Amino acid sequence: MLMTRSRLFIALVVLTALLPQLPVPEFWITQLNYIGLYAIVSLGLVLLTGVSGLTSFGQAAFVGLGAYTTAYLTTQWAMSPWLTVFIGVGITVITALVLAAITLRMSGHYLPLATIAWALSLYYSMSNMEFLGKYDGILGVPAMSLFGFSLASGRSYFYLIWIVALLSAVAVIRLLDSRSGRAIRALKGGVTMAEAMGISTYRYKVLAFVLAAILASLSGWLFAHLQRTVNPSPFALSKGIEYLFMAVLGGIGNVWGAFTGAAVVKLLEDQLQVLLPRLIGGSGNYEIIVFGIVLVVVLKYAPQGLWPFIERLGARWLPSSQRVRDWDGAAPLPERDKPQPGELLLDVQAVRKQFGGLVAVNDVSFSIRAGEIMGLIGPNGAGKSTTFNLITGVLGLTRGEVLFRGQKVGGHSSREIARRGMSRTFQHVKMLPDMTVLENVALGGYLRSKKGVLAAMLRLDRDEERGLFAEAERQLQRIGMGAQMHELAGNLALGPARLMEIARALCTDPALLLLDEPAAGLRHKEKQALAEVLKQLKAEGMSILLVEHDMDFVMNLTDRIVVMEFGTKLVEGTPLEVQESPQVRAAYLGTEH
Ligand SMILES: Nc1ncnc2c1ncn2[C@@H]1O[C@H](COP(=O)(O)OP(=O)(O)OP(=O)(O)O)[C@@H](O)[C@H]1O
Repeated sequence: MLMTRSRLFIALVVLTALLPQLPVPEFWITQLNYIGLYAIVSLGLVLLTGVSGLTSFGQAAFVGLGAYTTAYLTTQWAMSPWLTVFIGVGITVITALVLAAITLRMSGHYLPLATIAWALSLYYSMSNMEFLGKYDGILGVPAMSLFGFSLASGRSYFYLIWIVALLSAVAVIRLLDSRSGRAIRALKGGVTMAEAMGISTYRYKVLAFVLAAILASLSGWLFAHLQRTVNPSPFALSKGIEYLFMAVLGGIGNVWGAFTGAAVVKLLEDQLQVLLPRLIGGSGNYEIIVFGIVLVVVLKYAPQGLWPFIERLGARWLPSSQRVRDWDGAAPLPERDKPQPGELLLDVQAVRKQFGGLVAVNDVSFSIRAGEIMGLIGPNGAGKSTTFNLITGVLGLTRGEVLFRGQKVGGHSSREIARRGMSRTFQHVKMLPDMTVLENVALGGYLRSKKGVLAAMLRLDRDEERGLFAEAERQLQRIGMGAQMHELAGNLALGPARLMEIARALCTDPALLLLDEPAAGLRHKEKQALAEVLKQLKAEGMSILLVEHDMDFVMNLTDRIVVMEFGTKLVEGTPLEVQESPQVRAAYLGTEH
């Protein structure tokens, strides 16, 4: 019989609790203590690098910040470590926020470089400051005690380390399985998609960065009171790289990968430190060379790290992670005021977009009324996608204005536009392939829910989550994909993936649905299925703007069509009028055939 995941976790907790009581040699208790400390830091990297896609070489510096804060305050000011932990975390949060403000808006390699710079500068500050004892560090850090019970021995301290490590793991697992967690996971799916769902990607990058820093700082706090002394070397840049190595080796995409990586590196390091000097002769940090080679091999042959192998081996005993369907009867998510049929919904007024000398969109105007399906068509390079991006806030207007439900939205961010009730799909499907179809669609409900990180970690968000999943399932049923909700989105063919995007957009409860070339690349059957879904949505009163290249596809679906060519509006009319227009024929035949 399969155990449930929570039973498995309880078994792990019981084992951890029993371990120091068993006649396990002191050496192994010490090893496990360090593994716990390292795992806490790597856990932060799983969140930051594995889940959010942001690389940091500077985690050891945050460990140092936590360690030095408690070492200094407990030795110089005789403060209790139970107080210094809050001060250490506070200083870490402020530092991380400042660093995040400087670097996280930048793209590309700035963050990793900034974390290297930060790691180096903190290391040299620690090494050169008189009051921190320079290279000798701070000696005589007191052992901890709790309610008069001393935690001076490795065996008793083991409990504290592993309580923090396992609680951190639980907190991160719960976070990842929540509204905020899905937003963090969406960072890797591309900023454009997340922002179009109303997610502030900057906010969640900062969040991941700060949470990873807090975990590192907590590890430093524990480390200082285990070692009873601190000096700069364990917080150097090389250690920051080692933490990253642990996370990558263990499996940077999974919480338990952090523990796997910490254990493998710690155990391997000890063995190699003894073995290699004997083999090679003479002393030296030869293990670093071996680690370098191992890392290259792992990145080449097992880029997901070791954890997926362990998971596969244990698949027979490990329970499936499929979400239990527990949302029947969940309270529905709030809905926006819907426009009345015929109400002027979108009014595009002479919008213009120039890229240098190229006028990609040349004073184009059209409007959409509630309940209508409008097609925007034109040959390749006509300016359809650019017009679409001007409406959805991805591009700024050079001139002109866009009004949505009577309010100016021109130049607003795509997040703000999503909030007002326009929801879109993408020409090239944007989704999170390792999340299920249901979770991907639930991302659309982001703006209709509000529970935050703490609520997720304490599981106070379950009612809202049930509401979100009920809504996601409803939207999937609506487009005929209910049966596929537990599939991994990455396994979908293009047709169903496009439909999933429509369900995600519907999950935002839009007043206007914008579809960017939904039929592109689809096979005939898939096109038919898509057309059926769109007809049904229209019958339900949904307003849709359909940007399409394929003229036949839009003919039977739309109420009106705007045809663009060379950035300008060529013709606007009913499908019949457009079909019979000699200008349109010339544009299509002239450019396509
Ligand atoms: N970011 C950009 N920088 C410079 N030129 C651009 C940019 N985006 C689009 N263009 C140009 O603007 C024109 C219109 O492009 P757009 O992608 O809007 O056309 P389209 O009608 O959507 O074509 P397709 O069917 O191929 O997607 C093209 O000439 C294109 O090369």
